[in-house]
Amino acid sequence: MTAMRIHIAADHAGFELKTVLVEHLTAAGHDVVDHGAPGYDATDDYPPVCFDAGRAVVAEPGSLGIVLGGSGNGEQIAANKVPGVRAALAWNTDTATLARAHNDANVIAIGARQHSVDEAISLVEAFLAEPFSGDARHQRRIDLISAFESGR
Ligand SMILES: O=C(CO)[C@H](O)[C@H](O)COP(=O)(O)O
Repeated sequence: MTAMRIHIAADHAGFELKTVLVEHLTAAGHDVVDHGAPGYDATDDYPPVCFDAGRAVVAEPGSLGIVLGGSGNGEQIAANKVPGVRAALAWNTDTATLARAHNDANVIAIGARQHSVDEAISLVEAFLAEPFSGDARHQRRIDLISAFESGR
């Protein structure tokens, strides 16, 4: 396992899972930065913490991000508003792996209310373990997305 820099964020719905993942990933030797929420607050909002984690990933090329919520949908949407973020909602190990292999996703979104803790850990591990394939057709598509993002 290659130790990685990982930026993680969650709202109240993902808070418990975030706590477990921070502990699990740190124990596995990863360098984990927790962007909040700092504590459980049933009324908190996911966008700011997802923006923070996404910005941190873009600022540190090679790092990866994890955003957690109830469904993961809003967290993915919010993270994807940060230029340079490619956030993928993973809902099984195939979608987690393909997010890296085909999309070079740098952020994984997971719905904590959709999975057991063990399933969520498997999604994260599959995501972290998979490299981008580098295949020309995938790179071409990623480049088209980047060009659109930069208004080119
Ligand atoms: O998954 C999410 C966004 O996509 C949120 O975690 C979810 O909407 C929070 O719901 P509630 O405020 O009812 O606990």
